[in-house]
Amino acid sequence: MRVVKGHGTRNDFVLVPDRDGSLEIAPELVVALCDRRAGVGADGLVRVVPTDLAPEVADQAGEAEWFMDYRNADGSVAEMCGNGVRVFARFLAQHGWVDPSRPLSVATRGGVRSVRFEPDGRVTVSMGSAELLPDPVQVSTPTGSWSGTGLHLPNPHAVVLVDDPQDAGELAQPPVVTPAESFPHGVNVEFVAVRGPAHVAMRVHERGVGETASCGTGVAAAAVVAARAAGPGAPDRWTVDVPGGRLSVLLRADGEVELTGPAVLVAELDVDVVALGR
Ligand SMILES: N[C@@H](CCC[C@H](N)C(=O)O)C(=O)O
Repeated sequence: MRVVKGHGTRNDFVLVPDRDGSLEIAPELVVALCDRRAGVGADGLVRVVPTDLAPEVADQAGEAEWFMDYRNADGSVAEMCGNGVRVFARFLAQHGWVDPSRPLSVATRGGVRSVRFEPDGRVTVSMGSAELLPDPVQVSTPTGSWSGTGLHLPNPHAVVLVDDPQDAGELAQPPVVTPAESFPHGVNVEFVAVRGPAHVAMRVHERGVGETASCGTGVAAAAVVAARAAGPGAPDRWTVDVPGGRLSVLLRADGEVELTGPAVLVAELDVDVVALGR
């Protein structure tokens, strides 16, 4: 199997090109490919497939020609991936499958997203609007417990404002988020500290993965919550530092959230699928 390795602020992905829509990717194969010792190693897998060959999104793809079929490292599917979709776009452009001088529509399980290539080499994706839960959620780790904000963007997120992201302690295990009914399909959890006006730092525990160096939908959720906490007149452009680098978020007046950052391809390799995981 020919695959490509890429990352966005070190949130890393195995991309599987599937131009003729012929690949069946079972959860076990995702787990084996994402394994960091016996596989290629990644936080998630992205299958690159034309929408007309993808029954999952065929009826909702609109004008999008390509489907970003995203899976977490544990084999579960997710609505969207803010870093993954930017790396996906980089793959399409670098392989000449799309024209980078034009905006690109990408189908995801969470809806169609618009991507554009910035003159400085970064990639921007329009993430949709945040849907906030009406009530606060409680987030606990072995080092503490905090009241947080629950939201969908469109993936589920619980965002906690802390003095320092290190306050969350070890994030190998998922933080406990209550009430559990708030997120029946699991949740990504962000620990966010204000670093200055329109500037925050964040750590994240990703649903289906563990602690990662970055999470695009989580970064966008962090900016939304930080801006709400800043109150009326809060800036619309936010800088979000993650362990893997720096991303920019624009909170548009119409509610749309835009995420901008690097998207890099680092390798193209042939995987011996039979040997995987041995
Ligand atoms: N890393 C992603 C989010 C991937 C999905 C997430 N783990 C979930 O299950 O919702 C991003 O960059 O947004």
